[in-house]
Amino acid sequence: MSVIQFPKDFVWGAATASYQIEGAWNEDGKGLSIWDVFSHTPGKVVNGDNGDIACDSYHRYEEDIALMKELGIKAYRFSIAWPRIYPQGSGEVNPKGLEYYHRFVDKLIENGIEPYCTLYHWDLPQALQEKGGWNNRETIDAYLQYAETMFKEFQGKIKYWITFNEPWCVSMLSNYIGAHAPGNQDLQLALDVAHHLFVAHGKTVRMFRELGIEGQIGIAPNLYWYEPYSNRKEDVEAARRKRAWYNEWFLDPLFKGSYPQFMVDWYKKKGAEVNIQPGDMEIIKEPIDFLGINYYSGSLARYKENFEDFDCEEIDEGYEKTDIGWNIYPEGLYKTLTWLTETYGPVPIYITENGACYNDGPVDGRVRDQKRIDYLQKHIIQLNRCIQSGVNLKGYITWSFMDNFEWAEGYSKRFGLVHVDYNTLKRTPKDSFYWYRHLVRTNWLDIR
Ligand SMILES: N=NNCCOCCOc1ccc(-c2cn(C[C@@H]3NC[C@@H](O)[C@H]3O)nn2)cc1
Repeated sequence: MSVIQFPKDFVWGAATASYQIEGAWNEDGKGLSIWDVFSHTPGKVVNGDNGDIACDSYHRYEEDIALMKELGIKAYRFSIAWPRIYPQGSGEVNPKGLEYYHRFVDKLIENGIEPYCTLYHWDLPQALQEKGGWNNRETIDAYLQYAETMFKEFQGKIKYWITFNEPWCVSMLSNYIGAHAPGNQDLQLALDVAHHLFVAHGKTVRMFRELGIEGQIGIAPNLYWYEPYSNRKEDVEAARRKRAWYNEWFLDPLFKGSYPQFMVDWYKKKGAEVNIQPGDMEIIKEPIDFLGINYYSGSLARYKENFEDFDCEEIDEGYEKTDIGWNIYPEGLYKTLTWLTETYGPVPIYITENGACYNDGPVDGRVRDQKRIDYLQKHIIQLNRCIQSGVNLKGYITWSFMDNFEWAEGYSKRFGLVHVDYNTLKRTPKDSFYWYRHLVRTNWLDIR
């Protein structure tokens, strides 16, 4: 047996997001979000599930925070539902929305839990979508108004802010692949959305600095690692394109103020290009305080002519998979973070999402989710490798604190340390909850 010790100030946390847990979809003046509309559209979500009730955390947050206290986490990452604050996306503020999040944040702080707040975790006000959504540059101004309101309203309470969760999901998954809201399937549109998110991000960081807001601000891309199937040049290039689809495209603008040229050229061959206005790239590269990294998986990548978007196929035989079908690839986390540090410098990093889908349920009142414990342990071991290799790693926030609405998969996929019975809304800490509590309390990992 060996022990892995983490730095004494290492931050252990857990994460959720507004649309996935809150419910109360039309309560207290909240406006519609694109996920209310998408999930109410037949055929979009498994079993026709939606977030109308979800975990009912809007009403049960005190119970949830008591469980977080028992878990012993020092950080809780959550998101604000923009349509609770600005039901029409901009204009008049909804006081009941602000009141809810003040009660919620005050309860976190009362329990010694640091709030890590994501401003945008996919639930765009529908009223803005009806004016073009993120494809419309004017949405940037609405986002800035929303962000400024939140910065001023929660000054001194919330000290860690994330502008956007997973820009790849907001742009590519939601506007090119079409699996998430609003469900478009247009590469040019996806590139425009990604660019507008970046401009909104950069302007928000600049505003955060100009307002002199106390705290730190960052962004949380989702990154994947692809290894070439062989050392053949075509496989190496195919893996490079597949990684860049997720990684460089969403990191180069932040740190280099430019898009990766080889991918700009690749997209141009596909008939799509980025519409950059003068000054955009300078704004986008406004320095951030930290980078949130969401990492789940990766694969082997092999060249295949005219296959899908990148002449690249994933070869994932041999990888054990979770219940959502994603490869378990812990070394990919090490490769991703060391590559990121070598490429962009020692930017402070929090893992803002990492976790596994296993659908175990209670048997005799206990949820035996040993596979989730194994997944978490394998990935947390890699974090220690990263720290030993010079990665400026500040903390680990697991996805997710509790089972919740997993987007197009609905409630069929469970990522939580806490099991939620969606019929009774009963919360049951899983075996992984108690395993993670020991890790959080001792700050070390026993590897048996
Ligand atoms: N990639 N090629 N796909 C080809 C076809 O894909 C169809 C579906 O694709 C994807 C890709 C990625 C995801 C995903 C989900 N999470 C987990 C959430 N993270 C934020 C938090 O809210 C968690 O719930 N992270 N990523 C889902 C679906």
